[in-house]
Amino acid sequence: MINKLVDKIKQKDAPIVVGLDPMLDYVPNFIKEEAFNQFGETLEGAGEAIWQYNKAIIDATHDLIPAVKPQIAMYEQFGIEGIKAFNKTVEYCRQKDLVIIGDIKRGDIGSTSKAYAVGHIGRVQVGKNSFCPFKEDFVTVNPYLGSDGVNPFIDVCKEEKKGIFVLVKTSNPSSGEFQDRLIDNRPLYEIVGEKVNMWGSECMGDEYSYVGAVVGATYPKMGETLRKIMPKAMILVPGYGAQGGKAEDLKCFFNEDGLGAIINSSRGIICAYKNDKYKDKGITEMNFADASRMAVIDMIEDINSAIK
Ligand SMILES: O=c1ccn([C@@H]2O[C@H](COP(=O)(O)O)[C@@H](O)[C@H]2O)c(=O)[nH]1
Repeated sequence: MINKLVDKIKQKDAPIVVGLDPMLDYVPNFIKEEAFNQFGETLEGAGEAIWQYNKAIIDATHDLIPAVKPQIAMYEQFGIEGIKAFNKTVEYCRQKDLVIIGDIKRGDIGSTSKAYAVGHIGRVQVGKNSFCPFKEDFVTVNPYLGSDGVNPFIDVCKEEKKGIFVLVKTSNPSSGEFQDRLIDNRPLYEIVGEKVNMWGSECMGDEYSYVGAVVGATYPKMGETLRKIMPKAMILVPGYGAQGGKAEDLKCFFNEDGLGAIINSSRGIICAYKNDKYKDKGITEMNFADASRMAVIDMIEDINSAIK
């Protein structure tokens, strides 16, 4: 799957991923009204609204992008109905041949991690039958329970040729509280980066490893160091746009070959219709998905002009 991701980034000349993080507040009123007319103001209605919202955004952007990153929390908040919307979204993105990065941030003790791994990127056995319940291509993994928590994901990656992105240095303001703590004079995120490099060396694709890393766009200096520590890891970079990360700070996340990083934007794309820049170009709630397409085109141009 890492080979497919690298190929698609090259083909589309777009080292970006669209984050499908559908809060109900972001969904245009006309979509909510339709869903609520059908199912009432219920969890089912919310699930239908976020699914229709996602579908329109995917239809408007899929030809431009290599990958999507649905954030499972936005779906889980609506319980089973939200999870159904998550599954429909994943299935639809598969039909569009997009690479799917499930932002699930899981990680637990061994047997529990194994259950997460088989459910999301592997197969679960039921009697004589095996099923792929969630069908993502990659998932995000929290490594702070140690190798016991990560290894089950790596085992499934090897079996299924899927991938993971391990949280190394996250984009949020308080990420330094623990991740920057010095251990033997080195920040913890560097030690985790070394581990990612080691785990990744056991499962290489053609150019990059099946084990990637998450490093926030909001910490470019740390990104530069981590790029060197993990030369073969694809870095998933959240924090561009809504969190303040700028294209001009992103070059250091890439390798000399112009590859090695994929930049995420969620609100910047899915809420583009609320942005005055696009309202001035004739965007209203009714054609919100056209604004997402415009925002994707602008993001690709912004990033490529900064890194090339
Ligand atoms: O360090 C991290 C890890 C994950 N995220 C996730 O990425 C998106 C960012 O959304 P924006 O709207 O583009 O800010 C969201 O799903 C986060 O949970 C992150 O931001 N930082």
